[in-house]
Amino acid sequence: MNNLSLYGWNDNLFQLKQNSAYKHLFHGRVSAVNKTNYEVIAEHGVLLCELSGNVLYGRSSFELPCTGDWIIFQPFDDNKGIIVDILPRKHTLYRRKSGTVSERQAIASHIDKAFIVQSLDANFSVRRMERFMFQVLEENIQPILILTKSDLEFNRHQVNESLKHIDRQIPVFFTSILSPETILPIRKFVSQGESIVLVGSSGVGKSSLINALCERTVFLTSEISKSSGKGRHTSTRREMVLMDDSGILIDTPGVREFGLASDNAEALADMLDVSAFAESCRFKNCMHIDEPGCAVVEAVNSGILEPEVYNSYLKLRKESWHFSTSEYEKRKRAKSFARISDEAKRIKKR
Ligand SMILES: Nc1nc2c(ncn2[C@@H]2O[C@H](COP(=O)(O)OP(=O)(O)OP(=O)(O)O)[C@@H](O)[C@H]2O)c(=O)[nH]1
Ligand SMILES: [Zn+2]
Repeated sequence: MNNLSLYGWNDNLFQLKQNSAYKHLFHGRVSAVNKTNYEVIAEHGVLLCELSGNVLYGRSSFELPCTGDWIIFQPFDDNKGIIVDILPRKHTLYRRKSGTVSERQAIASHIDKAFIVQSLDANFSVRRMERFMFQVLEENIQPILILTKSDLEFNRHQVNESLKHIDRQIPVFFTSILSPETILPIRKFVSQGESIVLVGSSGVGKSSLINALCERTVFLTSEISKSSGKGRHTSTRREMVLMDDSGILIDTPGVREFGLASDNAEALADMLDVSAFAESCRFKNCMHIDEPGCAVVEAVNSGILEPEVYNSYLKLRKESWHFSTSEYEKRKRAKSFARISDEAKRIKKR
């Protein structure tokens, strides 16, 4: 028997379930997405589920279940089920689907906190962190920066300096799997029933961190999985584990690149601490790019705003603009399709 409240089940979700036509059936949480089925944690065990045609019908791929989703299923056989409904999502981490300009992909849903994991070797990149952070904040998920491998040589002063424009908005932890005392504060930072997603490049130590947080080996680290010859296989699975007396950890091993899937200029300016300059800019609708007299550009020129931070703002701004513009184009196209089909119906009636 699983106590689903440990997996985040709560009154809110119960209320959401009451709105479903399938409220009399069982519910569970998607713990892994495989190619042809979904692993679901339910009260009476772990099931492998498929989607009913009803759920599939009319949904875009980003609306299909992702890890962390709460679903309703009809059980059959011993450990199998059919997913008949998905409870409305909250706090979902999306990214741009790789190889597309404006398609979204859901990574994990019903998430409270995101551990943005980077290692203190060559992997450390404030710019990449900002990209993750922006996407996470967009869904009101709390970002937490975890800098791993602190046993290796690194310049702590330099690291802190490069984070100073965002360190009020994101807690930063330095960890090493060789020093348990660096792991403990993170575990204390999470409360029971909270869902945490881990994001970061391959090899930064996400699996090692999860093992350390759980004080047991729940995930194979890449060394082990490589020697078993199944490295590729393990890296495409997403998985969910419980920390004792604490929250739920969700790994995202397959997520190598992370394109923005949102657009919010104000939130971006806030995050990067350029909003004070943006507000004092006298131009309405200023893009703060090359408009003469722009307060943001002036702040860069006079050395108050760091060029790297400003560049990051420009880069992310441009990327999210690209994302939303083509979203809009697509909506426009969808509308004209609807119009054409309405017209076709009218013609048929005559
Ligand atoms: N020195 C040091 N090495 C570490 C630390 N944490 C992890 N490593 C090593 O870094 C390598 C990668 O660790 P993993 O935990 O597999 O990294 P991952 O982020 O899960 O990688 P993927 O599964 O590919 O996404 C392994 O060789 C670990 O032993 C640390 O704190 N210090
Ligand atoms: Zn401006």
